[in-house]
Amino acid sequence: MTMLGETTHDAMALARSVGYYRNRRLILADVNLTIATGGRWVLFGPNGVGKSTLLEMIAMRTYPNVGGLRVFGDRTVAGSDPEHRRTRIAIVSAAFGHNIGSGMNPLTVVASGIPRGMKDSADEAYEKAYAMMRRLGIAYLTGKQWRNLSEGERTRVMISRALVSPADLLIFDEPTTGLDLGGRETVLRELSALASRGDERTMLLVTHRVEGIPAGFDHIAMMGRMMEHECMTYLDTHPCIYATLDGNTTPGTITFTGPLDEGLTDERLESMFGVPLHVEQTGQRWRASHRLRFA
Ligand SMILES: Nc1ncnc2c1ncn2[C@@H]1O[C@H](COP(=O)(O)OP(=O)(O)OP(=O)(O)O)[C@@H](O)[C@H]1O
Repeated sequence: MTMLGETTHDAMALARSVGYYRNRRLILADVNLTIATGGRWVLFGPNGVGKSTLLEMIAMRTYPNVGGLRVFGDRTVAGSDPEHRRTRIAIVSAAFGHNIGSGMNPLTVVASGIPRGMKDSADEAYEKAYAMMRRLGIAYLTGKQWRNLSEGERTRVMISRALVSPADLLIFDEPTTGLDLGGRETVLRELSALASRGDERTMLLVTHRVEGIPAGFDHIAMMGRMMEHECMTYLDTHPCIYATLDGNTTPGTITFTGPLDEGLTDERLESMFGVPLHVEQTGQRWRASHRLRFA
């Protein structure tokens, strides 16, 4: 099967010239991205550039206004994506956590990651859920109420839920935000172990900090702001969008895709964040700091 000249049979997600506006604001423009099935990808970029919006599209919670997006080989279509396609995607995000009932037992939250049709018995689902919680060091949360959990505990419950699920695509949206040092390292170690073992599931992690990239994630899609003249050219070819807007000619777009170590350079980070930065890899982890300039 081909779409706009690309083979799609091995692409988990394929975006071509995707544009998206909301409330008369252009948020994304000319987004092109191919994520191969089984890949370990980082979606990286500064605050507000549109990372979560793009994730929501890949997860079929929102849809492009222009361009095309295929997920699992099929074009996403507003209002008609069957639920079974969405259940092939597990999301770990603060927004997802807000949908969880405040009185829920974390063990039930984790067990709910196993779809009804796949449960041999409720007991078995709870056993699997408990085993995963033990692995992530949160078995002690069993029997508590969701409302009483800290941010870090909630994140680890959601990761456990994603890991017990049979989803083909695991999406981690800023999974270490709000975690203390111990919590962050536990989550990164778990994600790294997951990424490094021969799991065929596709993993996509969103972050705006290089320190939040777990070992084992080896490809990066970098997002930045489109230059005004590029945006005008894009709008010229999409007059239908132009008519709906009242400003913002610097929407987010994909600026680089490829291997992590090719993407993370001082120059790219500097142009992305607007300050002189030095990025380095120590062992399998990344670190960035301000590059001091002396006269
Ligand atoms: N309902 C809305 N109406 C208009 N603009 C919106 C709306 N929701 C989000 N936006 C804007 O869309 C842009 C992209 O937001 P998004 O949350 O996708 O960015 P992000 O890269 O994930 O940011 P962060 O790293 O801070 O989480 C932001 O400028 C945001 O203000």
